[in-house]
Amino acid sequence: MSERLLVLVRHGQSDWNLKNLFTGWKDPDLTELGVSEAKAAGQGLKKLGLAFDTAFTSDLTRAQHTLNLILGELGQTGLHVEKSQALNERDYGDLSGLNKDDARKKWGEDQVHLWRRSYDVPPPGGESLKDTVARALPYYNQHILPAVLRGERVIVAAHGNSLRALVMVLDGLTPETIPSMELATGVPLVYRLKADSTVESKQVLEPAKAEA
Ligand SMILES: O=C(O)[C@H](O)COP(=O)(O)O
Repeated sequence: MSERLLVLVRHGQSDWNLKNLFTGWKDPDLTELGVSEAKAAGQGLKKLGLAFDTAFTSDLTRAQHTLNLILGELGQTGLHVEKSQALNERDYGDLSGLNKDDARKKWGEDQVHLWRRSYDVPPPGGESLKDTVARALPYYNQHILPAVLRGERVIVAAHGNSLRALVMVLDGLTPETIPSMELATGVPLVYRLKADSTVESKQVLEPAKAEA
């Protein structure tokens, strides 16, 4: 029986995460901590005895770098990787590059929280989570899910909000319950799906210290 394995992992800490800047489609790389988070994710997956047949990531460096580091830990650097803009972070529009605390001072906690975590309030000039679902979910349905259902073991390295879009659907969250759903950097979510594409099991892989 196929195990229908789907691992979702948010990239490790990026330079702009460290600086507390809205990032969206901007393209900073990982920090040193981000690199060690990604390696620890790979080591955690290896400890579980997992390996992959297919990998997906976004068009952005921090997600691609995270995936490469994970595959390196697994001894799978030659794996074919599908890259798509559909898995990019939510576009933060005019907020991109602004400091999140400065934004709270300027527009207030509540407004900034709505932009960051509501389902359908887009930041100025950017995408709401609903908009992100509208481009990430078709990609999931057309490319990622068919691979999982064919029996390929699949890993997806992407972003806080593009993965929240997928987790919303997998976990059956609603516009009311999605705002409290947070994804930590470099923490893999290990799903096993049923043949009807619903979730059989979900394991959040606790962070472990990377070995040198
Ligand atoms: O794009 C960003 O700034 C982050 O990757 C996600 O930001 P958020 O947690 O503020 O949505």
